Parts: sequence; structure tokens; C-alpha cells
Amino acid sequence: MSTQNTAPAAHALSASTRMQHHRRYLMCRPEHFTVSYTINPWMVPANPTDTAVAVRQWQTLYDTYLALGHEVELIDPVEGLPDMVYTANGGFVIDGVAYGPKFRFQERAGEAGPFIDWFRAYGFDTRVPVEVNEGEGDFLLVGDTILAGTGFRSTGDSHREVGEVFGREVISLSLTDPRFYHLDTALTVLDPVEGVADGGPERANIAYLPAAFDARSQAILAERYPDAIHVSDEDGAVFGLNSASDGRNVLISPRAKGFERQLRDRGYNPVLIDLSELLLGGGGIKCCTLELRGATS
Ligand SMILES: CN(C)C(=N)NCCC[C@H](N)C(=O)O
Repeated sequence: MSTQNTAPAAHALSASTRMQHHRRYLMCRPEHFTVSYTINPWMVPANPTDTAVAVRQWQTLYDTYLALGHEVELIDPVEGLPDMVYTANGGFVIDGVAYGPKFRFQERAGEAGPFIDWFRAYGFDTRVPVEVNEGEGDFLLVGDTILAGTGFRSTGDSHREVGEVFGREVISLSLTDPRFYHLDTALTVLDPVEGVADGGPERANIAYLPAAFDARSQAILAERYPDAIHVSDEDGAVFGLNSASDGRNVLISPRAKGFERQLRDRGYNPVLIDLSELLLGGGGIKCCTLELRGATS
């Protein structure tokens, strides 16, 4: 059964009325990128990787953010930590408060220190976690609500902890398909803040792959986000949902053809960025992008 709802919603805005919001991101150049271990189904160490290609593709993403008028901070890559390019897992930041990561697997544990040091050095109010969590890979801010993923990486206890740190409503969602092991592989926030467009209120909205969630989570999402875009299994499987939106421009994989059309129908501007090399490590556009909200630099 197809899960796509491609018809434009009654409230759909035209591309010219979708409001772009300024963003500040943290990225990490993949100078040491390779696949030398397996901690997700996409990672096959026997398959060759090309670090130069990874850097070139990453550079296009970086340049695109700047061309769109966003700010990008950089954290130095560390030799021996090939997954550091996926900065989304390096923390979760709201209002200048940075909740640090505690990685599920030993292979990534060494990244926590450099990320926490970076937040401190850049003036963030930094909180060191007790619970296992992989940052914005599993925590997504939609309006004032934190959607929190669990099942493969971040624990249910980290959902309680993130709620205590930020004092916001946290909705726990359970992921069930190992290919979609972080929330940001199965759900995209399209309008990260509530806003006003075309003279009227613009509700924060999302796109997601229903089949990646258990029945309880699907019911919650359907109830809270009746206008959400449902992405097809085909587009989900090419990491179409691992995308970054500024409310108007949505950076997505060029392979997610159906999602691209769905976005256009809703008045967003899809911007196609190919990160095929970084997909070999199990990450895409969103994984390489950590939003720094309310940073004090
Ligand atoms: C979209 N995703 C999954 C992310 N937020 N991060 C990618 C992490 C990839 C890394 N090899 C790992 O398995 O942890």
C-alpha cells in the first residue's frame, strides 16, 4: 500500500510565501571519513570508501548553506573518529543550552569529549548527559515540542533527561526498522518554528515514513500532525527524510524523487544535495548538520 499523500493540502502555501528562517549550524569536514566498523546496516567495511569524494560532497552541502545565507561553524575532525562528520549526533541545542551526547557504541564514544569541549569553548551552557543519547539524531524540535526517538540508539531514560534539561514537552516515538535507527532518518521537521506566512499563522509541520514507527507512535504522529507529508518506503530507503529545512528551502537527496514532488506541491523549495559517499556510513544531509539554537558565541 502506498503511504504517499501527494495532493496539495488545502492550506498549502506557494513557494513565494513559505518563510525562510535563518539557521546556525555545526558541521565537521570528513577528512578522516571511512567505514572501518559496522554499527548500522548501511556500514559494510568491505565496500571501499573514497575520502576525497566524501569531502567534495560535504563541501557542496557546506557551500549551499552559506549560499542560502545560513551560518556554519566547524568542529575539527579527529583522526580515528570517522563518524564525527555526523555532527547531528554531537548534541542537542536549544536557547544556548547544549545537551551533550553519550554514544550507544564504543566506536563513537570518543566523539563525546570533543563535542562537549566545543560547546564549552563557544559559550554554550553545556550539560553532560547521564543517559545514552545521540543528540539531534534522535531529538527533533517541532515548534515547542521535542520529538524523541528510541529503539536503536537513544534510551527512553534520555527522553526524560532531555525533558528535564529543556523543560519542554517530550513525545517518545519508537523506531522499529534497523535501517532507520535514528529519528532523523524517518522524520523531517519542515517548519522548525511556528511562524506567520501570507498574513496567517504557519503551523510547524513534519514529513515522515509511517512504516518506520510502531503502531503507538504512528497513532501519535497522525493525531498531532494531520497535515504531515507521508513519504514512500522508496524515498525513505534512500534517506530522503534525512534532510534539513529552513522553512522554505529543504535540502534533500536527489534520489528521493517522490518526496521532491511532495515538497513542491506544498510550496517548499527542494534543494538537491548528493551525499552518496557519506551514505556508506549510514548518514545523509541531516546527520551532517547540527542546529545551534540561540547560541551565544
Ligand atoms: C541520520 N543519522 C543516522 C544520523 N543522525 N547519524 C548518522 C550516524 C552514522 C554512524 N555511522 C552511526 O551509525 O552512528
